[in-house]
Amino acid sequence: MEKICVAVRVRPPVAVNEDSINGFFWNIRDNHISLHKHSGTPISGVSYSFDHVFDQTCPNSRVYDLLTKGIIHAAVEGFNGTVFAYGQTSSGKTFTMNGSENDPGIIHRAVKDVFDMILKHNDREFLIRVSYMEIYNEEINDLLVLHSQKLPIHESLEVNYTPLVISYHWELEELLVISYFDCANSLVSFSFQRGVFVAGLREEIVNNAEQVHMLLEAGEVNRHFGETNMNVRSSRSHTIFRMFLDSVVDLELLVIESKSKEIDSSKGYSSSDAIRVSVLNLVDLAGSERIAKTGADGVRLKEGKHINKSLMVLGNVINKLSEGSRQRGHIPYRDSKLTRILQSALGGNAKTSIICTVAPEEVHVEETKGTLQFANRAKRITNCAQVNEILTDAALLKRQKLEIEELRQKLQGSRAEVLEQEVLKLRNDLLKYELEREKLTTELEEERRWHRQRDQHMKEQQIRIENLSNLVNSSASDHNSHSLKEDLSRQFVSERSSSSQPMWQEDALSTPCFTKGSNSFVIKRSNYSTVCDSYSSPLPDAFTNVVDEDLWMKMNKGYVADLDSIQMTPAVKARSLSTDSISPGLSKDHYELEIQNLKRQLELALKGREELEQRQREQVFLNNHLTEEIEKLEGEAKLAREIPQMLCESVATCKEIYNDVLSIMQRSVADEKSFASKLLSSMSEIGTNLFTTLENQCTMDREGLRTFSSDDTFVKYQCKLLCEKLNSAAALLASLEIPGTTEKELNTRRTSHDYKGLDFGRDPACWKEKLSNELNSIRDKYICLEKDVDPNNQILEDLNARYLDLGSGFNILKEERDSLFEKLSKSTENLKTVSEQGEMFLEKYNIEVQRRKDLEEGIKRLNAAFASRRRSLASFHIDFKSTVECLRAQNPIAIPNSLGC
Ligand SMILES: Nc1ncnc2c1ncn2[C@@H]1O[C@H](COP(=O)(O)OP(=O)(O)OP(=O)(O)O)[C@@H](O)[C@H]1O
Repeated sequence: MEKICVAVRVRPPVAVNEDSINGFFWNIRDNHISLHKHSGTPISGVSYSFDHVFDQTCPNSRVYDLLTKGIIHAAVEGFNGTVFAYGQTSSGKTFTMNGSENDPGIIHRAVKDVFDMILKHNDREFLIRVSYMEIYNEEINDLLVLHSQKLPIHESLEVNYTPLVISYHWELEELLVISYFDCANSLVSFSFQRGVFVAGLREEIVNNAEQVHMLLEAGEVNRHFGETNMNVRSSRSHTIFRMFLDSVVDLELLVIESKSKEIDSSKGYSSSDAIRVSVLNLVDLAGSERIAKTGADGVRLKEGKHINKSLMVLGNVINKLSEGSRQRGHIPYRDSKLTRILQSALGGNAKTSIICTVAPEEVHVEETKGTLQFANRAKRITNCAQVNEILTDAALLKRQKLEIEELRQKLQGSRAEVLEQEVLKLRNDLLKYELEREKLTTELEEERRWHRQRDQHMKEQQIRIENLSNLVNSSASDHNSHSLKEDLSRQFVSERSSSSQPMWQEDALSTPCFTKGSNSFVIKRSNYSTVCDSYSSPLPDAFTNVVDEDLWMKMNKGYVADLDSIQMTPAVKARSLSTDSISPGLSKDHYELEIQNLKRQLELALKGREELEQRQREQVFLNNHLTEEIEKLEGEAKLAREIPQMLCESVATCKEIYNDVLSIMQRSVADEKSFASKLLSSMSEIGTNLFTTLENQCTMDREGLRTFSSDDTFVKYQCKLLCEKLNSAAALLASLEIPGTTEKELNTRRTSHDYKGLDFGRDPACWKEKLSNELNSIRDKYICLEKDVDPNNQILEDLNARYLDLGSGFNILKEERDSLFEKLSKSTENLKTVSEQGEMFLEKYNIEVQRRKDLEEGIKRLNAAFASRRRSLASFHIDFKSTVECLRAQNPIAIPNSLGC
């Protein structure tokens, strides 16, 4: 199995419009390529490494040497090979495959090398055929035939090979089987055909590179090229050039058949018996293109669609193959002709190189990224290339006969030392088997001891887990025990942290697989020699001394494929142990019990968590309820806070009315020095003082600087005084004419907003009464307000107190909720730890059970092998004895009786 070789080639940039540059460039370092900003900062996630990354200065010769030469060499040796160029349009695929006059491309160099190399193979003669095809609009055209169209793909499971090659004599440079050409249409019927092939594709037999170049030139004429915005000579088809002895499929195919010229004495069959067949595909894919960039329409658009579709199928195949054999599933090779033809090159029997060409210009960054991702996936694909050798039945028979002869010679050799050595070797092997068996028995003992230790440790762990579970339960059921739980948790955590290891990794509990080599009882075989002195294991360093590798492998079939991965326990005193006694039954029960316990713990922990969650839900509900109440109270408190403001407004209104009344009264008094005038001015003064005081009080209340419970006797006194004075003034006024009051003024007053509801007529008695009523209503209003102040004040204070109570209650609940949350998250964490431990134990348990089974299986196999070896040894002894007897009878002098048989 070998990985596909993937390289990226960056072509030289073409002149770009400076405006289009906004800050990216591709940086190439060794075999890495990454995208950078112009400042030099790398763009994260856009960095790749491949087998090779070629920059713009790299010539085709270097690309060929590093990516193709090896494949050509292998093709001559009998391996299939494929090289293809992939990339967006105008990125340099055709330049890489075909090259230019000064710098020939891969195809030309490959053709030259094939002929150079086969000339060096003096012991073989070669027949080389070439074909050249293209896949245009998902149809296969033969480029070596003028009007060839739509060749079909066939598939054959049979190998049908006629000895055509024998008829072709390389040295004479002539084709002896003329019928080869006579049957051009049914060529495939007598050449090697297996798998997928293009039926009716012309294959030209060629003798030298020049002939191939001429054919290539002829093929180029037939190839589809077209002009697009991106490339003046854009390939509109995928081309496959092949060199081969096979009548199969693709575009650039080179088939090399070789056969031995002389009988291979070591193999025992002649050149005509075995034929190597290899196929070399050199592929120039059409480039993926964005219609917006190429400006394709009409025919070009149709071509572009076919190209993109088949490249998409190729991408899908690469994706699937890169997923690895397990997840891979169906590979959609059949979705396009290209992938069908290249099937063996993609994950099959071929050595493959992919050259991904990219354009360095910033406008192509997205396409380049796509190509690099394709390349990145392709490098994960593995192929399985084998020499394609066809053997005739006669050759097979000869080879088998030769082998039988060799064996017979070995057995019937006349030299007694050989036999003696063989016997000694067998005895030695027997001894080593015995040792090996004892060692395995010792390992088993050790294993059992280790299991006992682990059982003990698991018990301890179980107790710890129970503690943990109790903690989880108690946290759910008893809030007040929180601190106790924390103490225990701390204790638990400190126990764990003091061991500075996860619980499942503690020494006594660890399985050998998890423990580091240095501290472990178990080490890898490859490391064993470095420590075997201290453990004095009976296991020898090299298994070849114990038993031949084949047998060892057979014994271990299905057990441990990789000898290096076998893990061994150190030896203790060797003691035989019957296989019957190897039973994991006891500890299995124990483990099951333990798992049951763990499951129970888990259930309890889950239950605890549910309870905690239920409590949390209740708390949340309570919280919401409280929040609603608080909101209501806040509304009420807001209303209460508005009362002082309302009072202020009432006082202001009263003051205005009062001032108006006074001014009317003053105007009605003609003599400023009269008693009435004096009375009015003193009333005015007192009233102003009173209202000012009231206003101040209200303002202070509104600002929250005074509570309504403070002493307001003075206000009340002033209010009373004012009322009395107003009454007397009103009485006085009632007896007087009001001069200067016109009818108009009276009407104005009547309609005035401030005197709404008052009827000021010309009748002084009525006027007095109305004034008095007004005053009384003002007074009543004030008294009412005064009365309201105290209860409002009380309500406000109550509300404040309630508000504060609720606030503190809310805080307590909040704290409680937080602590519940904390507990919940802790218990969830604990639960997680418990379940992780459970899973870990289960996993370890399964590994151990498997390991035990494997060990038992191994011992059984070893016993069986040992028994069979013993039987064969016994029979060999008998044979050997009879042979020696026979020999002695034939030649009693030459063979002394010293073998002790
Ligand atoms: N490494 C290179 N050195 C010099 N010139 C190059 C290189 N690669 C490509 N070019 C030039 O860039 C142009 C486009 O290259 P080419 O035709 O090989 O691209 P392409 O990928 O085959 O395009 P399409 O898919 O459209 O056929 C050509 O003029 C070619 O000569």
